[in-house]
Amino acid sequence: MLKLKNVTFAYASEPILKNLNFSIDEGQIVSVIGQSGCGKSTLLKLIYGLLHTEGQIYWKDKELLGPNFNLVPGETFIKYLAQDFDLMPPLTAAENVGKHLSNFYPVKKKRRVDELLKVVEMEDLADKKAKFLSGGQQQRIALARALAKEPEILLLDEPFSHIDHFRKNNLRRRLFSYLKQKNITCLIATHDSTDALSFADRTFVIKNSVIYADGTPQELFQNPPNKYVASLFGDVNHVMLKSFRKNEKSRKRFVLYPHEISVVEDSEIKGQVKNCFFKGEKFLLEVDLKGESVLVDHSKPLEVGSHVGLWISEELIEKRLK
Ligand SMILES: Nc1ncnc2c1ncn2[C@@H]1O[C@H](COP(=O)(O)OP(=O)(O)OP(=O)(O)O)[C@@H](O)[C@H]1O
Repeated sequence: MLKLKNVTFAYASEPILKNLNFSIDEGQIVSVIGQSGCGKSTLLKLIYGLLHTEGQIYWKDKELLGPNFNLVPGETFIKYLAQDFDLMPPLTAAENVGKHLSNFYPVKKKRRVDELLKVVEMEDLADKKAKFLSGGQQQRIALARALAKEPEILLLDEPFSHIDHFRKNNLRRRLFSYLKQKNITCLIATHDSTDALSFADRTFVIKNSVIYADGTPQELFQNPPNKYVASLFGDVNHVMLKSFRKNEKSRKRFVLYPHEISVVEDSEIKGQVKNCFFKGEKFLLEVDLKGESVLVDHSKPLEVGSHVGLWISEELIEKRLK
């Protein structure tokens, strides 16, 4: 188990992270999300041992002591993949992956490097020098290198940020199933809602220097405690209750995702289409509802200026108001 006790950290006078206390089970994949600058990378650096904290960090029974106690920061059983990849430019992709592996058993080493190149789909570029690889290819090699010595804990900072959409999905599936298969504990700092939703067992939301929300991705997505959490997963509305309820006097607002609002023929809730955006498998409508803009998913395009009826379930309203 990875355990943090009273972990606080400040670069200057104001703490970036304040009094963090949490445990992560072995083999769990945890996504760390939050607005840019909230402290996601700082958290990973603290766990890796690049930054010093007065609090305690334990892996199993061992306390991880950080840079004030270790001449070379970083524990051997933890790998940290930073946002810069730190590859050796004159070495090939395969040489970079195997850089920290022993040369004592060359056949075994080659087998391991080949296995990792396959995980990141870089077999074809094994012999290309790192300096000639694209940003996304370098990122995949850095990922493979981080896995080479099979860490117990893997800390990933935006690991797919340079990788194109098509490859990213495939790579994510391979990587996360590899981590599960090897029971590697992983924390992944990400801006990408797919990482947070589809592949994590658990999600931490950081806000105001603390773990502001902690739950399974499903819990946080389906019952977002507020607009901040919901907005980390994509487009979201923060609508007035009275826009959706007849005779409602209160000025309460609640969170509503665009897919939770239906366009219907017969409704007392009427709005006017201000914009219609093509989103591939659907259209996103921007609807003016009593002077407020509301985003609504719809299967078909609608003309700008047309009037639409909207509907959401009363059950959902009740759930969100809780
Ligand atoms: N070396 C540093 N010295 C001083 N301040 C720093 C340093 N590194 C980061 N910060 C500040 O600490 C805060 C948290 O930074 P951090 O990189 O952890 O955020 P983040 O959530 O990972 O951001 P992003 O999503 O943009 O990568 C930011 O306000 C940043 O400006």
